Amino acid sequence: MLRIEDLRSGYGRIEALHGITIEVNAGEIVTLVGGNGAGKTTLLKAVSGVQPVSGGRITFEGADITQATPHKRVALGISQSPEGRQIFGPLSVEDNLRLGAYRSSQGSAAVEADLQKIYAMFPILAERRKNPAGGLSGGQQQMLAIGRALMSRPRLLLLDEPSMGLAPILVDQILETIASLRDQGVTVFLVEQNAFAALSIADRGYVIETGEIAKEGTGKDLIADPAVREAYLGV
Ligand SMILES: Nc1ncnc2c1ncn2[C@@H]1O[C@H](COP(=O)(O)OP(=O)(O)OP(=O)(O)O)[C@@H](O)[C@H]1O
Repeated sequence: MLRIEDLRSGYGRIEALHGITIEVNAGEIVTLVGGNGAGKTTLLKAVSGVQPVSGGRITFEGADITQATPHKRVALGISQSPEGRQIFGPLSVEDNLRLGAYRSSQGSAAVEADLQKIYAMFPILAERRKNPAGGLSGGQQQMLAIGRALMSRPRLLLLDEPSMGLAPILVDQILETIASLRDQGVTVFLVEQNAFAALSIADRGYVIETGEIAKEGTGKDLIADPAVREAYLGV
């Protein structure tokens, strides 16, 4: 579904990704783990089109999207829930969700139906739908960020650190939600510092170290790998 080949990207003259090659197949959860500053966010942003690339290629369902605008990628079926959630605090919960469908070519009845699906998935968002999103707890804001991304009906969902800053019980809930999205047919490319939990729900995973892919394998294999365990799983 998504193929990233020899991708290079950076900031000014500093290269952050030194030739990344990754594949995400339809129906998979693929997890990318790595330390601080390894290049995870840069890679996800390159896939959603908000980070320029200096070399290599990104294809989505066979189409070359390396130079496509972010809104074109959304229209093709890619959506990102960004690091730090980036919700619009003064806007209501519902308006944040509606913004996810801002580029949608669906009619308003379809947007309403999608809203109801998100509310069924995250009932607390329905309860708070008229409230300013900035008043939600961290976990609720994360649900909102995922819900907003789902409002564009993505076939590929990019999630950057969805468990960041959440209590362990909420981390489990968010990861369960991600697994259920996969079961509903959404393909997921997941970036996480919370490596054990994220690899546990992954079909496959990659380890990124200073802008290069150091390892790849099934989620199970990576969890069992002694070097991965020592560096990322704290065991
Ligand atoms: N806006 C920026 N300007 C300059 N350098 C940047 C910028 N954003 C990231 N970098 C650098 O690019 C490299 C990769 O950063 P990136 O944020 O992609 O890593 P990451 O793996 O997502 O890290 P973290 O887990 O801390 O979010 C790092 O060396 C970082 O310092």
